[in-house]
Amino acid sequence: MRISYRIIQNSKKIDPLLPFMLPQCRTIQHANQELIWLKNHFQNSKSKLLKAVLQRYNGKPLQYILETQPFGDDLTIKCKLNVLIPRWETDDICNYINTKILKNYARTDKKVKIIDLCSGSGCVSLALKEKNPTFEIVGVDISDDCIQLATENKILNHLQDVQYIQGNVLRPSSSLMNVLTSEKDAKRVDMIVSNPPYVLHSTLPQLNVSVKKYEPSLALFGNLQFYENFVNVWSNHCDSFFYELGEEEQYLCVQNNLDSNVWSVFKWMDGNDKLRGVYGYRKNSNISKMFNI
Ligand SMILES: C[S@@+](CC[C@H](N)C(=O)[O-])C[C@H]1O[C@@H](n2cnc3c(N)ncnc32)[C@H](O)[C@@H]1O
Repeated sequence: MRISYRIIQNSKKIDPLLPFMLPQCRTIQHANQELIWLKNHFQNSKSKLLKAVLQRYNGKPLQYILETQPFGDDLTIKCKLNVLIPRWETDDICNYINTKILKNYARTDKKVKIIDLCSGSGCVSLALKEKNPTFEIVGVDISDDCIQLATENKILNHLQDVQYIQGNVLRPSSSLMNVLTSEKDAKRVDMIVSNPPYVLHSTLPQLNVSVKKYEPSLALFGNLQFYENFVNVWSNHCDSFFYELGEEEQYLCVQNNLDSNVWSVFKWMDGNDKLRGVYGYRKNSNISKMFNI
C-alpha cells in the first residue's frame, strides 16, 4: 500500500509495527486502532505481540487472534477457527428483532419459543436471550465445532435456558423436529431466526483475503437452498421469522413462494442501506397484532 509524503516525513512518530497492520486494515486509523488492541491484549509478552502482528499481516482475522468479539449489549463471543466470526450486520439484526419485534412478546405472559437455525457461535440466540431472559431458545447447527463453541459462549455469558443441538437444517430428522416443535400449539414455535450460509460462490474473487483464507466455507457459501428450505419446511413450524440474506433473489425466493393470504413479508435494510434480511409473520397469528413495525 502507498502512503503520503506527510506520513513518511512523520515516520519517526510511527510505531515500527504499524506497517505490518496496513495490508489488512487499509487505513492508518484502523491499523492504529487494531495495534492498540493487540498491544493491550499482549501487554505482558512482546514475543506474543510480534507473533500476533505477523499473523495479522498474513491475514488472520483479529477476532481469531484475540479470540473474542463483543456482540449485542454486553456479550463476549469467543471466536475459534472453523466457526464464523459474528458480523456487525447480524448484530444490527438482533437489535432490530429485540427492539421492534420481541419487545411485544416480552410484555405478555406467554411462554415464547425461538429457534435459531444455523446458530454458529451462538451470537444470535445469545443476543436474543440477553434481552429476553424468560424465552426458551434453541440453536441448531450442523457443525460439532459450532455446537461446542456456542455452548461455551452460553456459559461464558452466564445465560441459561438456551440449548444447542447438532442437526442438518436442510434435512431435519424427525427426532430433531420433535425436540424443536413438539410441545407447541400446532407444532409451531413463535419465531425462527437464521443467518444461513448465503454468499454466492461467484463472489469468491471479491471476498477479503482473510475471510477466504481463514473462515469456514461451510458457514459462508450458499444461494437459494436455505430460503427454499424455509418456504418448504420451516415456515410450517413458526408464526414469524427473520432470515439474514445477501441477494435480492434470496428475498424474492421467500416473498414469492410464501402464500400471501397467510404471510406478511418484509425487506430489511442494513446500516449501509443494503438489502440484508427478510422477515414476516402469519396474518392470523397472535404475533401479527404485536408487529407494530
Ligand atoms: C453464516 S453462518 C452463521 C453463524 C451465526 N448464526 C452467526 O450469525 O454468526 C452459517 C452457519 O450455518 C451452519 N450450517 C451450514 N450448513 C448447515 C446445515 N445444512 N444445517 C445446519 N447448519 C448449517 C454453519 O456451520 C454455520 O455455523
